[in-house]
Amino acid sequence: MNEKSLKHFYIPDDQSLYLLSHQDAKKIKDWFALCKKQLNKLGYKQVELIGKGAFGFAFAGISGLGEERVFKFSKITLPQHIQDRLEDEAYMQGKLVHNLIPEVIAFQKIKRQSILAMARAPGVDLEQFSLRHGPLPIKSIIKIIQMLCEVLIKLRQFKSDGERKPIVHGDIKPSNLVWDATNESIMLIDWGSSVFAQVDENGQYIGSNVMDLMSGDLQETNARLGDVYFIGNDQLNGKLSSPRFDEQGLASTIYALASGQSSRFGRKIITPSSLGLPKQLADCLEAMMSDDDETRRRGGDYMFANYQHLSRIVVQTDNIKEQICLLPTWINQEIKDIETVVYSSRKSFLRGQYGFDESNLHYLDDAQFERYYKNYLQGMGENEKAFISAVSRLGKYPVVGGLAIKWQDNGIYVDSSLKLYNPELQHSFDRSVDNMITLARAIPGSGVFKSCMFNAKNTLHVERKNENEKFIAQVPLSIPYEMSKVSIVEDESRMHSYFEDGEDPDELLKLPEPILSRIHQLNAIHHTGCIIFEALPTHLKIHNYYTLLDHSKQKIFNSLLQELLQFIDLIDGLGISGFMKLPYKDTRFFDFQAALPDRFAPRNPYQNSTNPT
Ligand SMILES: Nc1ncnc2c1ncn2[C@@H]1O[C@H](COP(=O)(O)OP(=O)(O)OP(=O)(O)O)[C@@H](O)[C@H]1O
Repeated sequence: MNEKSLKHFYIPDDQSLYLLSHQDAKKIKDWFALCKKQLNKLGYKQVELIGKGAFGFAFAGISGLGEERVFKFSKITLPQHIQDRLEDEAYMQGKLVHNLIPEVIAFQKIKRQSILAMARAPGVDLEQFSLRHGPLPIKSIIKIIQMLCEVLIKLRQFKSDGERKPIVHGDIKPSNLVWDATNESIMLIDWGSSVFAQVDENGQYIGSNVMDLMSGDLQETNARLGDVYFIGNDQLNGKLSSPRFDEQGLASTIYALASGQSSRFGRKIITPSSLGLPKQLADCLEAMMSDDDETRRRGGDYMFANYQHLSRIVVQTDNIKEQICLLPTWINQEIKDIETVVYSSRKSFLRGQYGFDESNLHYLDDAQFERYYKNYLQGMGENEKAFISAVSRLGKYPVVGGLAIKWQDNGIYVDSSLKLYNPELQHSFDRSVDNMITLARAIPGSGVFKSCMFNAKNTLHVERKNENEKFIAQVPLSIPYEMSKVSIVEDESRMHSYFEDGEDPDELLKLPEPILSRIHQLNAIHHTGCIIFEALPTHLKIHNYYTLLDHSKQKIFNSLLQELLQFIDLIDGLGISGFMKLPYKDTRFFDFQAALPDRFAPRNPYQNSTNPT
């Protein structure tokens, strides 16, 4: 890993608009306004932004006739050939007429801007739904499987000019399934990775004549990357495109939804067999996500042969267990609109011994790969990726706080402070915290991982023209802080320090002495919080969150916080430097555990009770 990539070590998965430079944020806001204006001009009402992905943004609006529409705009900052993909997407989606696929209304190019208009799928996407509700009940899981299998069969049977031409969606994942909870129905969206399959589910070249077979086209994959958190290894490793790719997407999606996770990586720790699913279904998912090619194929075949019978499984108890969260979580009774961003440090030990997988390189030109690369997942094993993905999921809730995990010989020691600003999300949030701990317990070795969750809306920004200039604030800056409900005088023995684990070897920015000395002085005052300085060539961001616990020290606390801002012009060099202080030490210990034990839904739910019939 070279120095350049280390400097960007902290890049969060999804740059919040609040973390962009003033100019970039303005550009995006102006562009949103322009899109809205254009859509209004075309007669669409109630235009709103509903989603953003790696390639662009999606707006919703209502036509003059009252039909709900979605408009996908490609990001004009992406290279032209990547933007052109929206046209391919419209072409593929337009070929499919099915009640579980939104109908394409039009594809338009206005100057460099491409727009795809389609019917709006009712409901919310399943990633959002999973964040609201946590692991889904078996009944919903079975519904989703059945509908997804139906769509995938339709794709396998697709014909053009009388010839079989199976289509691969290539990016099946929760956020690409819109769930209408009232009618318990899904729609499959985002056809940006779809292609005509090169081989069928049995590995036979598709309907090609001898000339096609001899041409180079069938030596090289036409597959697109899809989301690396969900696609199977064949797609990731550039095998010829096949309907089997979507079986992997199906299995990963179902697994993620049943476990309340945002990726497939944790499947060897939080196994499908541990989720309280009916055994038949759990076995099928285990097989579909197996490392062995033949087992995977058999699992997929079993799924397609049996999905219609799944609804016959009688489920009395559900898979969802109400349980106390493994870590203490604080719930703010009022909903507060905060935009959480997670910054993690000390990830190097998680990267451990795994080398960079060169086989991924043919996707270098892909926006999804960017995302993968920037998340620094490469070089990590599946379990470590699962853990990082679980920490990122915590940042999708309105939460502030911190997390320090130490792996030692006998198990893991966890200090945390997690405050959730929406009581309705508690169940889901608690299950995500549990998953994160379960995944951490399965990682061997010794090391430290730290993570800070802050509200990006409070980040302070200072800009400069170039790296040689000083950072000088153009407007008065101030670091905000909250006061705890009651004043708590500190207990020395439980005090957590900003300097607990020494300097972070992954952080490159050296802060000037006057700032460091203020942080040292703050450390002696009973409070919780974090401060992260992120120095970029033309932009300094100061991420922060603070809660003062010892109210008697308010005056000095406030002046230290504001004083340290006077020295930002002394900041020299680029990189990150962050400090986190938890309210106190309440270390939880968990021993190592390679995987969760098996847990299935009871086979015959009426076995031990009076038969209702
Ligand atoms: N037809 C639709 N009906 C309802 N919601 C939609 C529709 N199309 C897109 N969305 C919403 O917009 C979000 C982004 O759309 P989409 O996934 O197509 O974009 P993308 O840029 O390809 O995203 P990604 O990088 O996540 O694959 C979706 O997750 C969904 O919430």
